[in-house]
Amino acid sequence: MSKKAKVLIVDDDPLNRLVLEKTLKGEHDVFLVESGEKALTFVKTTQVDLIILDVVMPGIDGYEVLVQLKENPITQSIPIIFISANQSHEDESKGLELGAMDYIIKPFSASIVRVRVRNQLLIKQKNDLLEMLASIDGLTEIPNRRYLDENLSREWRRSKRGSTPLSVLLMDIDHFKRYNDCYGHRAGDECLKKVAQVLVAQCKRGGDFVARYGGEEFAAVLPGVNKHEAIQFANTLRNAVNALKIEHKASLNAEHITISIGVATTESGKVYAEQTLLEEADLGLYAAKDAGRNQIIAR
Ligand SMILES: Nc1nc2c(ncn2[C@@H]2O[C@H](COP(=O)(O)OP(=O)(O)OP(=O)(O)O)[C@@H](O)[C@H]2O)c(=O)[nH]1
Repeated sequence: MSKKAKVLIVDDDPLNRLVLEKTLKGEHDVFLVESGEKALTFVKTTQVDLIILDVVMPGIDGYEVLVQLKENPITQSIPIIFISANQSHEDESKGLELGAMDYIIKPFSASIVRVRVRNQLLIKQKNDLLEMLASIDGLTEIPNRRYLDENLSREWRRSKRGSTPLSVLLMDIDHFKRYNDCYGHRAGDECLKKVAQVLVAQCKRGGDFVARYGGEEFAAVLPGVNKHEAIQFANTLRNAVNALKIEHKASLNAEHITISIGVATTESGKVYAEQTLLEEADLGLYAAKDAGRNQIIAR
């Protein structure tokens, strides 16, 4: 059975709140707040799927709430339906131009509100699915480079704001060209899938993730992890790949598939720009290759 959607109703009029709640609560989980300020606080702690937002309220009005929600990457994709007694076309078009998905005029019909909410939730579900598919690598079914870039950027900003460490690992399968040449491209694909899955399986801490960086390269992003801990985790990943014991008789450094890892950490004392962090991990990776492969080198 699918989970109920969470709908937040923001209206300063208690009667409107009550009627909207009654209209929607059979189908959705409904939350009520009476001001724009409370709505902005609410969405910081609760993930909602849709907001019904009154336009005219004391304190910050609905338009301003919408602008603030759109500025925040965490809340910008929540669909917003304005609900207002303002009937002018100017008000309606202002709301829609600011990014609201729909505009309902008071007094409203309960059945129309129900259908409009349902429609917006369906669109949101489809958008979320598309977003997810666009972030997954087709071969290995783990996050792709696009996902990596977006999330690394967000984590880097978070780390800078909070002065917390952030580590990045770049990993590359050793002598993979020789593997393809020896076992064929299809076996190479299977090998990539197995390595990807075992790397992802090691990420047990919320916030950590592994993505396919391209070709036979993978990256791990570890928020809040210092250099020492990042090296330990890199060792866990290297050991996990070794433990797969995927035969690689053409390898020049082992009898099975191995990976080399470059580690870079931005932390107090050694703060890297976003792009430099990846470049440093890449330098570590090349040093690990030079040092004989199946190694970890931290910058
Ligand atoms: N099967 C398969 N091979 C891929 C894929 N993407 C990249 N490769 C192969 O990965 C190989 C990477 O080779 P190189 O960059 O020369 O490096 P390497 O052989 O791994 O050697 P070192 O990195 O120096 O240890 C190339 O032969 C690519 O064709 C893929 O999706 N599937």
